[in-house]
Amino acid sequence: MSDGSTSPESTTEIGEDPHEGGFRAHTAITTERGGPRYGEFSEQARTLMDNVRYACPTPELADELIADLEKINAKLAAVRIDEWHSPSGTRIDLPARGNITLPPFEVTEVNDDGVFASVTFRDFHLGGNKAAHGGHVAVAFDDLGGYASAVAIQGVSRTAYLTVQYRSITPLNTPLQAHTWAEKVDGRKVFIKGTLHDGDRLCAEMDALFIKLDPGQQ
Ligand SMILES: CCCCC/C=C\C/C=C\C/C=C\C/C=C\CCCC(=O)SCCNC(=O)CCNC(=O)[C@H](O)C(C)(C)COP(=O)(O)OP(=O)(O)OC[C@H]1O[C@@H](n2cnc3c(N)ncnc32)[C@H](O)[C@@H]1OP(=O)(O)O
Repeated sequence: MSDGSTSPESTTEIGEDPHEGGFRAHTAITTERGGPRYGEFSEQARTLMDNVRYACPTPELADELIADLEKINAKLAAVRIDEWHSPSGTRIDLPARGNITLPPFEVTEVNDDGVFASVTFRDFHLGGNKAAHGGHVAVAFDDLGGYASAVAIQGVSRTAYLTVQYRSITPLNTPLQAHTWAEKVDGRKVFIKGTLHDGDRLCAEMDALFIKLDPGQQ
């Protein structure tokens, strides 16, 4: 029986746009990859995760669901491509650039004060007692911090450290206000700060260092 998965080796590589290093110097920005309904597709995937998090299927239903998911995974495995060309992560018109592994956020403003976004943690981001898992809060800060770093240096950087102070409970299914900004740029070092608020209430703060990648750096 197939497990419906595929190894990275079986992912189709598209041999154009060679890149240097671990990240590309220019992040692709697209609004069309995956088609006009890619956003709805991503949302269905998130809803699947939400439901799986709370579902308690009967053994019979689990049998049925496994068969259904095997079919879906086989369809998806057939259209896997390399990371640089997949819609996920590059669809700037969609929440979290169409990347379902990130807590969905919508960037509301980018200006000299940094990046402002609305982030909504979902049921599948549950840590406990209706609150978001701290690791997911850090994921949101990492991505939005990386965004603020990219804006500050107009280039690609990688996280060297990231510290989160959890100040109060981060609720699920509530639009929260995230703000990330570059406090200081010192050579290749980009010092990033961030806050996450539920209205007036501070949920978490971030302190991070991003390092600008040298040309060709992995
Ligand atoms: C174009 C405009 C914007 C448009 C935006 C449009 C769309 C948005 C597109 C993209 C952006 C959006 C989002 C970003 C997306 C994702 C963000 C997530 C990023 C990640 O999720 S990324 C994965 C996790 N991350 C790693 O996987 C890193 C593993 N690691 C390494 O790859 C190396 O470790 C590295 C490269 C970090 C450094 O290595 P290296 O060899 O290049 O540099 P080196 O070690 O020499 O350090 C240089 C100076 O930094 C100091 N330094 C270094 N590390 C330090 C530490 N920890 N603490 C204190 N100081 C430190 C040194 O002390 C020295 O300081 P000094 O120069 O003063 O001596």
